[in-house]
Amino acid sequence: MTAPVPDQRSVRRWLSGLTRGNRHWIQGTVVAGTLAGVATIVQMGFLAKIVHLGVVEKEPASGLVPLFIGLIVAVIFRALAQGVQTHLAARCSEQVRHTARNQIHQHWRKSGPVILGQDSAGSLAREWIDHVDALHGYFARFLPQMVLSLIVPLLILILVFYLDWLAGIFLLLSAPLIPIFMALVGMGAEKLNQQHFEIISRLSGQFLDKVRGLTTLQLFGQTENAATVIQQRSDQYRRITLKTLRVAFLSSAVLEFFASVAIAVIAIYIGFGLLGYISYGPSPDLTLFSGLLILLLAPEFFQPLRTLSQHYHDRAEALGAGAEILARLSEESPRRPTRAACSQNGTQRTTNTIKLDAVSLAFRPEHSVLNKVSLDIAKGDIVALTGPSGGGKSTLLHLLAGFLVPDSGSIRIFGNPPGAAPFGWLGQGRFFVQGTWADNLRLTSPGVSDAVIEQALRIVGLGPLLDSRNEGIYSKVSEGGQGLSGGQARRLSLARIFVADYDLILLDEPTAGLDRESERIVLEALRELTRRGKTLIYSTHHQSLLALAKRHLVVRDGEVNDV
Ligand SMILES: Nc1ncnc2c1ncn2[C@@H]1O[C@H](COP(=O)(O)OP(=O)(O)OP(=O)(O)O)[C@@H](O)[C@H]1O
Repeated sequence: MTAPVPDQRSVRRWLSGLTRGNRHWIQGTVVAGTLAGVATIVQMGFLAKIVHLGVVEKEPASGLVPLFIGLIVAVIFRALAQGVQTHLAARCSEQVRHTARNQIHQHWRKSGPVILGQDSAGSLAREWIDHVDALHGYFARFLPQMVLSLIVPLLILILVFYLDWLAGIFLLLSAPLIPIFMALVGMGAEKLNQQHFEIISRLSGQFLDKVRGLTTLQLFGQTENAATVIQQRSDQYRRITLKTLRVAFLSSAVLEFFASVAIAVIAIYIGFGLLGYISYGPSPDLTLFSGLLILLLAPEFFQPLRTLSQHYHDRAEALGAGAEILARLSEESPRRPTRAACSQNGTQRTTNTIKLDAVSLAFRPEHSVLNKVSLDIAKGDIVALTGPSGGGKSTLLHLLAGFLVPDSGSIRIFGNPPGAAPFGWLGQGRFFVQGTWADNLRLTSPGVSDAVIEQALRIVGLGPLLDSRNEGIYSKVSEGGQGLSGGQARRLSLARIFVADYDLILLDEPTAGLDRESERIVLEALRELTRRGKTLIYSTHHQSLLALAKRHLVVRDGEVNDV
């Protein structure tokens, strides 16, 4: 991750933004939670009344029936309200995570594959899945609970004051201590959680990279070293996890201690009050009903605060994950035009030229890869980019694709900004998803028929292989292209271009690393594209591909010149 980790205030602002967008879900959760709280109070009221009437007033069982019915109704109502509360909280969290994933998705789209390629796949996957999921507890539990831990205790406090103001004062005095201690402990938890997310991101990235490079590591005898590094990182992760847990347990212990002391004090007061040992204030008026109700309500008074403390780590977790997500979202990314934006603005125009006007790009200030390059490429042209390794061929292709934006100058692809209209792309790396050949071709052209897929596979010379496989176009291919030779994998990627049928096709070293036979087949496939009138721009060092091109451009020392 290249952007610095944002400060806590920015993270809180970002979380508030997400809250604002889903306020109605949170409000619904709070209303349901308040109703559950009221049902609890009513339930305790019925219980105290039943005991009072049964024990003190010696009321016959038949006289208690309406109270028992009331008690059962209150219990059922409470359960229903809690069910609704859980449901609304889950919906809220779902919406928030959907919004956060949308923001990340938009950012990834804007960044493009070149910039995104600087981060490991493991880190990106964690960002998308775990960091966003870490927001769940904050929105589903902590936020509603924060409001509920004010409302419900307040309702109980009012009732206790009405029943016995002295007991009310005991509760009132003990309540504020809890949030104060929790806040103190929570401050430490936030920092720890942030470190926790940083470490797990790094660990995931390194682990995935090491697994991917296992063969290379083995060949160079470096597996031991790699294992040691992973072990060290895992140990670091273990230590930070235990530290986080320690803080979480500490906050719970603090809360439990104060709650228990406060309840014990009230119990002693009520016990002595009922026995007639206290003659001060409202104590002589205590009845079994009021005393028992206060005793039953005392734990319920602390319960919302206890629940809040249990969820306090949700907040710390969300702040930690939020900081990582926000760091990603604040990364500068090239302002690449989206297709939708271009067509909505009505700016989609058509010309017959690809035009570069004084285009410059430097990855490092002291070294321009392209320096004020101006160039016209006509529609239907076949252009080979040559030049020394590191000359800037791939960079030029990335600019034409819109994966990178120039530092200065402008690029127009048939009248539109790069990336505004779809194009065919074959990069140096291959990209497959776990599935069938057809899945991989439908990835870039959803909805194409089996016949079109089969035809494309035959054009790229995969016909004999297709015939030899029982499953045909539904033969399996793994993420790494296992089950196919290097040449076959490259041709399978090339088949996407035939299925998609776009006017502009950009290829980065399409025959690199291929044997003669595969090279011949790819060349033949490209020739077929030229016959169809496509505009082909490709980088190559291979003579046969150079021979296919109508135009040769040498990319060297920041310049692009015709040969
Ligand atoms: N993402 C990047 N960040 C920093 N520097 C980069 C990046 N991509 C390319 N470069 C640098 O830009 C220069 C041009 O690289 P580019 O990949 O375009 O060369 P090329 O002509 O395609 O080379 P080759 O023929 O070896 O593929 C190189 O010096 C390279 O190190």
